[in-house]
Amino acid sequence: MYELTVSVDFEAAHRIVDYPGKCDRLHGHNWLVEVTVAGQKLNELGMLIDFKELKAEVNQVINQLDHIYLNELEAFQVENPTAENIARYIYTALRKRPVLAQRVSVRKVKVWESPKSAVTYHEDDR
Ligand SMILES: Nc1nc2c(c(=O)[nH]1)N=C([C@H](O)[C@H](O)COP(=O)(O)OP(=O)(O)OP(=O)(O)O)CN2
Ligand SMILES: [Zn+2]
Repeated sequence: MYELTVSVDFEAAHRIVDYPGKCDRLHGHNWLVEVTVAGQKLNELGMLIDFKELKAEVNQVINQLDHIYLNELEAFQVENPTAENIARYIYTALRKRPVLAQRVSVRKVKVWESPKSAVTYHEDDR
């Protein structure tokens, strides 16, 4: 089994509604997103999937978040755009992408809200 991880980043604003502190106020982060995919079969070049292709797929999802006020997105009308919910949003969106579904298994998404704070979302037992 091979596991590949790529990192992409985006900038976005949010507020944590009803948070008992400063995070209830509008503020922004430079979010770093790590996506891990897995698979067993390498192509004729010896690659599970080209990092370049994987990053392009991830960026298709991240572009929907970049320079956005996240609370305005439909996905975050009921739930707050916390790092937890953002990680699950990205994971779910990646799982729906045909190119990835055919070639690899999306294993986990890690969202760094700051250099010191991160959340990992996955659905497997590993
Ligand atoms: N589990 C989570 N906790 C918090 C989240 C979150 O998404 N998941 N988000 C926040 C806020 O977005 C806040 O912006 C970040 O809070 P915090 O790290 O406490 O604040 P700072 O970046 O200013 O870091 P300092 O260590 O206080 O300098 C809060 N919690
Ligand atoms: Zn925040």
